[in-house]
Amino acid sequence: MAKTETIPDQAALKRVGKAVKDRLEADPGVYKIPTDLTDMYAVGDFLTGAECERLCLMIDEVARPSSLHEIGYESGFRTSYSGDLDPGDSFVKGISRRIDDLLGLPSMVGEAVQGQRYLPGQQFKPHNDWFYSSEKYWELERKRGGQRSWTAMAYLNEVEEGGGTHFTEIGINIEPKPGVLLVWNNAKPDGSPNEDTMHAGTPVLKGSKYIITKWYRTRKWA
Ligand SMILES: O=C(O)CCC(=O)C(=O)O
Ligand SMILES: [Fe+2]
Repeated sequence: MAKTETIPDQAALKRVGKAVKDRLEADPGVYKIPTDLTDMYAVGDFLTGAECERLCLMIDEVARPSSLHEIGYESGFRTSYSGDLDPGDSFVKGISRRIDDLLGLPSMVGEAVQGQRYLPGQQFKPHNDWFYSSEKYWELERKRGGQRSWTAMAYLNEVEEGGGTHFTEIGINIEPKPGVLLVWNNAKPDGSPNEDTMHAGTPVLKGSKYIITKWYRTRKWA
């Protein structure tokens, strides 16, 4: 008998991938990033200057050395500072809901909005946002919402030098521009994880870089 590998949440990822793509492509305010390797879109002026400034201040309040599932801060893999923004704060709630509405996703599948700050020399080395179901952390992530579908990330400030988001397989480097929201599908059209979404936050060379990120799951995030 042929061995059939099961890909966690594949049917849901396939469905959500298409639903969000169709919604974004029907939205005249959304720009499609030209690539065949994933569905990636940008919205200019998603956040106002005042909103960006307020979010930067909030990030300074919550930012701690970034953690990763399997690797510690000292590994140098992700050297930014980060932290979840208070999901009960009405300003954060409003921003979070606007991202949900853009994508057409229910808020319950969205993780808490995470803020992140990079200072000179800090970076996030190439990684995928989706989970490897062969890793130990998957046992936990499987139970708290399952695989990640879409990523939404907004740039909050002008970075003097460096700090782009480099999609290593697609071959594009997105320059941080305050107020711009970038979104992409972490799965392929068939619902399997997309290796081509590999990306890095390249080192900030001068100044600082502030972003918010919101990841979506296939099931209720808990
Ligand atoms: O800093 C960036 O540009 C990328 C951040 C990132 O990849 C993430 O937060 O998952
Ligand atoms: Fe990422």
